[in-house]
Amino acid sequence: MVRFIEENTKMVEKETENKSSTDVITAKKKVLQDLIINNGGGLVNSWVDSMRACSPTHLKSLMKQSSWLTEHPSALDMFEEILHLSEGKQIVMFLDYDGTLSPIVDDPDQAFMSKKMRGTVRKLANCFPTAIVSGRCKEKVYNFVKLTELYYAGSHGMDIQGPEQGSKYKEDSKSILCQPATEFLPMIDEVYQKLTEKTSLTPGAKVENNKFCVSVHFRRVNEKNWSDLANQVRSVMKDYPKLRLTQGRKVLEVRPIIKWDKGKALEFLLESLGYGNCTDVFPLYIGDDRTDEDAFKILKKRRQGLGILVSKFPKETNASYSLQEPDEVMNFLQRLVEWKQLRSGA
Ligand SMILES: O=P(O)(O)OC[C@H]1O[C@H](O[C@H]2O[C@H](CO)[C@@H](O)[C@H](O)[C@H]2O)[C@H](O)[C@@H](O)[C@@H]1O
Repeated sequence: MVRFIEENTKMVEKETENKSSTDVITAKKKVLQDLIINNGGGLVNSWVDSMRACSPTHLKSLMKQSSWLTEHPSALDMFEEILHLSEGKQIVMFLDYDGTLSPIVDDPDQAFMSKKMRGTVRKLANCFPTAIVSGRCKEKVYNFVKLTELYYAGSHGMDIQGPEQGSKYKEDSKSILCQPATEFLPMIDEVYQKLTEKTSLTPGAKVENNKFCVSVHFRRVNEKNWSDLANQVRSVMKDYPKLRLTQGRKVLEVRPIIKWDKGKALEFLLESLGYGNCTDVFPLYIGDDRTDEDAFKILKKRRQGLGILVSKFPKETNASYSLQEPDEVMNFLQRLVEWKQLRSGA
């Protein structure tokens, strides 16, 4: 029990890293209270509650769509303003995959992007340096996207690679490679096996190996079994203090405790492209998930470019603008391409 409390306190410290000390103390107290009262059950409940709280039904009632849209207007409606903000700067595109380029579906293996979206992303990469930043492993996301001219940052940015066919924006782009969590590979494989075994009797549960991280899917599990599934995850995780959990859309993601996320991946890619200390760069990051918030935060901190959240419902976010669904993302990207082609007289 003592070890479990220590591990979860560490987890809270990680989760609240950039928050004020009062926030950290309050979060620690809450976990400790939950653990004492429920012998760990509180932590599980808070994951499950948080997952429920992110469901569209709950979100709808939480905030008024109209006031949210005032704070995070549609990137399509504000297209001219966005172009104005990027004036004289090099646009660099960062795109999340699931829920951004492909619609959310029940089976993660069937999350295909449309041919039209692929065509649009291809044209986009011809106009601006473009990277896909995903929680999935790089190989899997490449198999969906199938474009050799892109930068790929898989496993939440823990596996970054430059374009296979080289890039017109950077001569030695093929040599761009970053894998800050290689030492965790054996541990991730082991935890993947254990989670698969542990969850095998929960109908609908699916464990996905994303190379440097593992996803436990709740989407096809009956909501009344969510706590059981979260408990199974907790019982495996308690033996791995060097791993932590984050939460996505009906998914718990297991990953190394290293200080690396989609925000760090964005910074790494900007640096690799030669825009590290540059003021005339305009990174545009489009994503739908909690893990994309790390990238939105970095953009805010750098006061550079902007984040666009893909969501039909009001959500707490560090993004400046919004788009409702992948179809709107495609329209936005298409307009960027047309604008760029017009400017360069192509
Ligand atoms: O960073 P992302 O590219 O958004 O990856 C986050 C997770 O995406 C995938 O799961 C999500 O999409 C699935 C297919 O639409 C859906 O079934 C699931 O409920 C969503 O959470 C992917 O399968 C996960 O491994 C990623 O962690």
